[in-house]
Amino acid sequence: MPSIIRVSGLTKTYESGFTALQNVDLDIHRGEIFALLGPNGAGKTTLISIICGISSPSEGSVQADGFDIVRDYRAARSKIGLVPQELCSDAFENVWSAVNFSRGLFGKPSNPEFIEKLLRQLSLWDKKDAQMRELSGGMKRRVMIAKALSHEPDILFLDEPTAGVDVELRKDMWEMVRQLREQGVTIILTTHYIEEAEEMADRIGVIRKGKILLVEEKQALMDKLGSKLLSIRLQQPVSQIPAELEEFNLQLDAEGDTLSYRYDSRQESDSIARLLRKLTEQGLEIRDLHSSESSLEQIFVSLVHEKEQ
Ligand SMILES: Nc1ncnc2c1ncn2[C@@H]1O[C@H](COP(=O)(O)OP(=O)(O)OP(=O)(O)O)[C@@H](O)[C@H]1O
Repeated sequence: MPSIIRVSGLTKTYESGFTALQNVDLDIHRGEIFALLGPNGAGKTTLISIICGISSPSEGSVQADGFDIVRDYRAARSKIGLVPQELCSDAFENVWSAVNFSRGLFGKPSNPEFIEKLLRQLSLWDKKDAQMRELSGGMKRRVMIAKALSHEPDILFLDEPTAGVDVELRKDMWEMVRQLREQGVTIILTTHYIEEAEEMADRIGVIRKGKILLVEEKQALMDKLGSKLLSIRLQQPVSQIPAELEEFNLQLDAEGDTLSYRYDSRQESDSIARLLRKLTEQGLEIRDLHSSESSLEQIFVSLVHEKEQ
């Protein structure tokens, strides 16, 4: 598949001497939704800032739609829209001028029809005359997206687009991103929400400590990440796991009263029912059951652990 962004050997060392990116290679395919996942401080924003020309690379290069982001800065930048993590805007400016002004910054001639279409698509048309300070957080976020799209870029970066956004709005946001993709926009988003990556992304990249750990098709990665943990609290502690339960690969906690069973929630299976039956057969009475999904953080820890071994 042809690349729209090509990052080669990218290293960023801040003035403080801290190296936030180390020799990063990454290709983003034209027309895809790419999710960049990583714990806090992994280097996601640094990477996006360099690609968007806000911060300069120490080594390496980035091409955006064939334009080098340093040598052909203007051409490269005109291809890109960025929705930053922090919402920043003039509180007294109204929606229409904020979006129109952003378009002007890229030297694009004014195009009221296009801005109207954009605001309608983002359900902001009835707020076009409202000042930014009058909008809810979710609306402000949509204005940021409208600003980022105002110069008709082919590539859209969304840095934590749904952080602190309620479930309903998050779903709207996903729908909107899908529509943009259908219109041919390539989308790169960073997120901490596994559900978001799962719902949206075609491919996923995992970054940690400034290094790309892996880039995979979503399905392949989700198969790895999709484990759930069932904690079974027993009425009476046991000193060891009965051999009859070996197939379940259970863990027993230090107190001997909680068994943990890790299972793949994606695979249709009757393994939980079998496990519970076997526990009863072994005379182990259950006091409480609790099921939890592995958090992204846990998944990263295990991924990183795997990679470091
Ligand atoms: N201007 C700067 N000077 C020095 N160090 C910086 C600077 N900006 C970022 N860093 C450091 O670089 C590392 C990567 O930061 P970055 O903001 O890229 O991470 P992130 O993956 O976006 O994190 P988060 O998920 O918290 O937004 C962090 O350790 C951060 O402290």
